[in-house]
Amino acid sequence: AMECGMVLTHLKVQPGESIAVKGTVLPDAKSFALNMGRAGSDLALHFNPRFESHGDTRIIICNSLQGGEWGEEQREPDFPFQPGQDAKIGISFDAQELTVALPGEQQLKFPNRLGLEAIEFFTVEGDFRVKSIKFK
Ligand SMILES: CCCO[C@@H]1O[C@H](CO)[C@@H](O[C@@H]2O[C@H](CO)[C@H](O)[C@H](OCc3cn(Cc4ccccc4)nn3)[C@H]2O)[C@H](O)[C@H]1NC(C)=O
Repeated sequence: AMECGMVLTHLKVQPGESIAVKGTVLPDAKSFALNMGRAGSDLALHFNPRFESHGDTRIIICNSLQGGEWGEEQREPDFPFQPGQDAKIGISFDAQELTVALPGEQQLKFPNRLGLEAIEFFTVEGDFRVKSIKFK
């Protein structure tokens, strides 16, 4: 898809390190996505909260993209986002899984299907305005 947000490349985020994204969900948000992996067509995690999109309402879709092919979706109905609200999203990973720390102490896990050893590529797309990104 056309990149219409922030694109970070040439990162080298290691297992056990984290990426903390702070920003604001747009007031008329329909959907946003955080994508991370090796490149645009090689994503260990496409993290896609849908407020109202693709026939889904208030659900987080997670998936992987390998060689441009989507894997099996993981659908999380526990939806901690509100349009217009600030949100902090933390990402870390190890050989087994990626962990997404969400508002309200909620945590979401997704298998590391690619066997990703470093996050080199990170994008934010859609109805989320990034205010800060911290690498720890
Ligand atoms: C019921 C039979 C069809 O299943 C549907 O198949 C669709 C096409 O694969 C699924 O939608 C896709 O799900 C993928 C994750 O599994 C991605 O979310 C696909 O979107 C990629 C994408 C990113 N962007 C950039 C972007 C992202 C967010 C906001 C604004 C722009 N534009 N398109 C999105 O088109 C959609 O989630 C899936 N629905 C179900 C219920 O399985």
